[in-house]
Amino acid sequence: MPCQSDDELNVLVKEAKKYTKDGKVADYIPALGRANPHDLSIAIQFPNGQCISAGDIDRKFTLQSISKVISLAFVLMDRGQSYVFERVGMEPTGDPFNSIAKLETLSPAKPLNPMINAGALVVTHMIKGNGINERFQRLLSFIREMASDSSIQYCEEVAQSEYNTAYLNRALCYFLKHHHIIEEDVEELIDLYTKQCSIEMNCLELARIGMIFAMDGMDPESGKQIIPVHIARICKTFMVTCGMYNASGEFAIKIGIPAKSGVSGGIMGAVPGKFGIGIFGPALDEKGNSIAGIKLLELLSKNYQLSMF
Ligand SMILES: NC(=O)CC[C@H](N)C(=O)O
Repeated sequence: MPCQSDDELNVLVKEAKKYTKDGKVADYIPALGRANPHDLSIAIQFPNGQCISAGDIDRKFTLQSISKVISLAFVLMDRGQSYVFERVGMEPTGDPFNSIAKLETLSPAKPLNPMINAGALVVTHMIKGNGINERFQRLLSFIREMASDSSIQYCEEVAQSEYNTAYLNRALCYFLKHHHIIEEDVEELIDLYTKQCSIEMNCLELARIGMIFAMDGMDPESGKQIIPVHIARICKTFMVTCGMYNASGEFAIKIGIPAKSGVSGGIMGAVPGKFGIGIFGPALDEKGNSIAGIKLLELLSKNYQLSMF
């Protein structure tokens, strides 16, 4: 079913777009710096197949940290909770996503949660498979199934751009390797992680993935339980407590839905039992979240009482 342009969403996008001037496109990964800061798009995917949208919905963007929720679900299915949470914690940090500060808080080098880069690198390390390519293709197939689009790929330009500049993530990896939290070659893990973060799609496909999480891992179109219910719920809980990094508390108060942001300007929302949301707005606030995307969600939550609290 094609996604219908929605008049009410178009009004909200027009209002939220005013805030793009106050944000800045991420450029620490040089290839991300080429995005148009004034782009803003949204799609809402309902379990009955209906989809509504507004804005620049054809724009593709890389998942970046949004991929961390999906890789966590995948690895929990691959390895089980006890194995995963022996190696990464469950607590929010209140720190920026790339912080190294609290890596020694828990038994040395255990990252506090899987949404910060240190934790996400450990999760990606746990993806099963023989070699980088097989491990990446397994994760990509999982994402294609959730998005119901077998053409989804990764952006080689963004992946290479991040690989060439991932100095801090390499530092995190070497610290984690020293403490035997990760065991593989750091360059190979960075290769896999940058490909994972560079998987690209538009807001329509992202909204469908959000809808799968909103429906506790069930794909209503195929009737398949793509993610076990208890794992989908773990992922939504991390989205609430850590999904927006050191803005997660304010986001829970003002908007109140499970959501995960990425530095390319994507936000995935999962309104429990109702629908998924995909947003793209590359102008970021000082915490690395889409400034207009958050404003759009604030308007939606207020107008339609979306808060789960
Ligand atoms: N917050 C983000 O989206 C960060 C993801 C990015 N690939 C990084 O590791 O820095």
